[in-house]
Amino acid sequence: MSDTHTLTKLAALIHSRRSDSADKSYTAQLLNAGPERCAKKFGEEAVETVIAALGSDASALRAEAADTLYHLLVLLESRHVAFDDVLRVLEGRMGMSGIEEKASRPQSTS
Ligand SMILES: N=c1c2ncn([C@@H]3O[C@H](COP(=O)(O)OP(=O)(O)OP(=O)(O)O)[C@@H](O)[C@H]3O)c2ncn1[C@@H]1O[C@H](COP(=O)(O)O)[C@@H](O)[C@H]1O
Repeated sequence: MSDTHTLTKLAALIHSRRSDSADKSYTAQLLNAGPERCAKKFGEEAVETVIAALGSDASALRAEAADTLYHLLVLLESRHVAFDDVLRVLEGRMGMSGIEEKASRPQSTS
């Protein structure tokens, strides 16, 4: 069964692409282009996910969600933010050990 380990493995693979040739790797191409390019791709994939979510094709939504997760990991790598640290933020919010982020979380107005 797929779980968080899949994302952790993918984040490690993306990190390893930093030193690879952009000719051979799409990930290396994105990382070489920098955070602005990576953020633009993430935004495009997120919008495509929103569009798919409003349709009725579940397989299209699954595919767009996978693209969005990949591009989120590339964006984090482009800014040298470790995916493990993002997981710790989530764990902290679940009451598990991890980085305490409550102070920096936006307050809901609703
Ligand atoms: N999970 C992914 C993944 N998801 C989406 N994509 C690519 O993201 C791109 C986004 O789709 P688009 O339609 O926007 O593609 P595009 O128009 O060609 O892209 P741009 O020119 O706009 O950048 C496509 O080229 C997809 O192939 C991915 N590319 C790579 N991976 C993973 O990353 C690993 C390393 O990939 P490489 O660095 O290419 O070896 C692979 O083994 C995969 O596991």
